[in-house]
Amino acid sequence: MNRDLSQVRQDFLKMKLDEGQFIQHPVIHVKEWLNEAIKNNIQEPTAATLATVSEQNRPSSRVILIKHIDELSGFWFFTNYLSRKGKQLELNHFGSLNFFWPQLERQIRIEGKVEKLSPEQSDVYFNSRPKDSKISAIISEQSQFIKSRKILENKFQSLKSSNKTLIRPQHWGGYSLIPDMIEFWQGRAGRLHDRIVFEQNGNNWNKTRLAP
Ligand SMILES: Cc1cc2nc3c(=O)[nH]c(=O)nc-3n(C[C@H](O)[C@H](O)[C@H](O)COP(=O)(O)O)c2cc1C
Ligand code: PXP
Repeated sequence: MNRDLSQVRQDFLKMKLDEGQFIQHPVIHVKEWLNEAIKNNIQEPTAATLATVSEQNRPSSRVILIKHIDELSGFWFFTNYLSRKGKQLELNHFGSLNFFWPQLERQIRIEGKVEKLSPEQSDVYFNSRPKDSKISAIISEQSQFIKSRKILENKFQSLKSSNKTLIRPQHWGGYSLIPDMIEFWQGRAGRLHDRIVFEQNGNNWNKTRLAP
């Protein structure tokens, strides 16, 4: 069936944003919105789309899970440093994150510089992961071509049955995106949405409203 996508749409009616409700550091408001997403049982509430840029200035994006947020050290995620995103971040340290929680009709856009976490911070998170996830991180050369799924499964089973200690590979670890721009978006009726944006200005954050 060839569906007419041009008429697929939903109106956003649930909530609104006032400048006055954003009185704290914008990262604190991100944490509040994320907590509301968790309380509302939204699937994968910590998932965000991470965009990076290649050497040829081509953007690419993929979903990652945010594992820690604070005002000083930003938004943490974990991945393979030799992956496509890892290679892009090596050359261009800027990235963006996008959370979309459809059930709350909310989006948050975040931009900033991405830095590697320390090996100690990466160890702490790696060691907290379930055994199978550790094995996958060790055996998967993320973003490389593989001949078949069977090869991956054989590597997985072989390490699993070896009972070797599962140590974090040096090429697997955390990054932190340190924000300099955070936009809170709330869907409104008839596409007349609310957008409140924070931009960093030295030690302060300027708050403004953007047209939808
Ligand atoms: C819900 C969800 C969460 C994901 N979380 C992560 C993550 O935290 N880290 C990661 O490396 N890949 C994660 N992935 C896989 C990535 O989207 C992506 O396929 C992978 O990182 C390779 O991307 P790259 O080739 O651009 O480096 C996740 C995918 C989904 C759909
Ligand atoms: N690495 C990969 C390849 C993933 O797919 C995910 C989540 O889907 C993660 C890391 C991060 O999540 P977790 O550390 O909770 O497994």
